[in-house]
Amino acid sequence: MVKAVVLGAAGGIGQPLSLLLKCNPLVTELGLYDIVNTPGVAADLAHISTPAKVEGNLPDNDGLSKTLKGADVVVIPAGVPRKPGVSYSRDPPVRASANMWSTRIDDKVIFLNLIEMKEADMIDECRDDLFKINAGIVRDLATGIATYSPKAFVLVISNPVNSTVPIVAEVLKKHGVYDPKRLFGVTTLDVVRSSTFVAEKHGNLSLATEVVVPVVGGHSGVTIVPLLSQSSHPLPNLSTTEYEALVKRIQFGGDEVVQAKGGAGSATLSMAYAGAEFANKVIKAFKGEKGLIAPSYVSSEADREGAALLTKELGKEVAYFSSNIELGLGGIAKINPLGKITDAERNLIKAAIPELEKNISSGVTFVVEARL
Ligand SMILES: NC(=O)C1=CN([C@@H]2O[C@H](COP(=O)(O)OP(=O)(O)OC[C@H]3O[C@@H](n4cnc5c(N)ncnc54)[C@H](O)[C@@H]3O)[C@@H](O)[C@H]2O)C=CC1
Ligand SMILES: O=C([O-])CC(=O)C(=O)O
Repeated sequence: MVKAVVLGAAGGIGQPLSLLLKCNPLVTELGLYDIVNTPGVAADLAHISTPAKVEGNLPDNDGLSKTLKGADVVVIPAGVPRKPGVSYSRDPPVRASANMWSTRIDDKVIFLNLIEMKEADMIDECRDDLFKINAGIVRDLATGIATYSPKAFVLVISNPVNSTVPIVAEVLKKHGVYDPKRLFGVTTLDVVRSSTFVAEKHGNLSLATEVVVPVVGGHSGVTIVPLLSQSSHPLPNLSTTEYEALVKRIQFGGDEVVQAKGGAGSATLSMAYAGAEFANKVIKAFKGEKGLIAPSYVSSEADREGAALLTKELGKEVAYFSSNIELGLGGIAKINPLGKITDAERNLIKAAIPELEKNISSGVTFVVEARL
């Protein structure tokens, strides 16, 4: 019996992710929570002829506690995605439109207004601009998890992942229920993109399901470090320019989607695929399957011994870092070291670390200053 929960289940990621979890034969119960539309999404999914029993709740009538009760895995794609120039105000809108979102922070409904901006502004927007809104959403949902499902495995998708994972950790710590082995930042989309782009470079997209490239660091821009030298399908004939272009495409793959969607949001379908793949691995591991390894952004506290080796490689301790994680019955069984990397990769990691440290500190400070 496995109960999977999606918080933010009515959103662009939430709906296809819920669909994929409903289709996962290991999932027997699916709890969906959002501030809008969850009963409809749940009713729709419930007609699919797979074993999972589906329930959808809204914030009223203790919806969050009902959804989280008995959860084994909680996936969080709740939050605002990158769009051209998002601003937010506490004034109710005169008229709701396609360009209007609402959210709930500190139990108040907040309306997010999309203001028109030039494409250049849109591309300049980085995930950290989502910080203030998403930090509040994730903090409140983490408080719910701490209260109603403190033993669940928590998979954080909401951006900026580099900061939202420390936020969840700090909230769980404040409630005395933090187990670093159970908290994961989902960086699988970077891995999925790497497999696809490397297969494309080989001129054979059917290789995409086989290509494995570890992606380490974090999940935004330069903190995303693909270790192409460790690819299962190496590309030895790439020129330096081609190599740099490929790294950049993986690091900024999110921009490609934001730009192509032209204001309608960021990656949702590929993210749902990636989130479902990672959730499936976590579920399989706690059901007893061995040998499951995947990159994920986790705390160094999850495996002190593994993290010590990683620290040696990085040249300093970084509190949260994505590297190949061995999954087990209790979540994170082992943090694997990076292994042999090239000088170019070492330089990418050097550039990633200061940015990561800044992002981690923003997350921790957000909770500590709030004095929950
Ligand atoms: N980790 C990753 O690789 C990726 C992360 N993302 C991030 O995922 C998040 C969601 O993206 P989309 O699904 O495209 O956004 P969306 O706007 O389509 O959906 C977000 C959902 O969250 C819900 N929500 C807002 N406040 C909530 C609250 N307090 N409790 C529960 N639900 C709440 C909204 O009602 C909405 O249904 C964004 O932060 C985005 O940046 C997106 C792509 C990749
Ligand atoms: O770029 C964004 O804002 C969404 C995201 O995290 C990604 O696509 O990797």
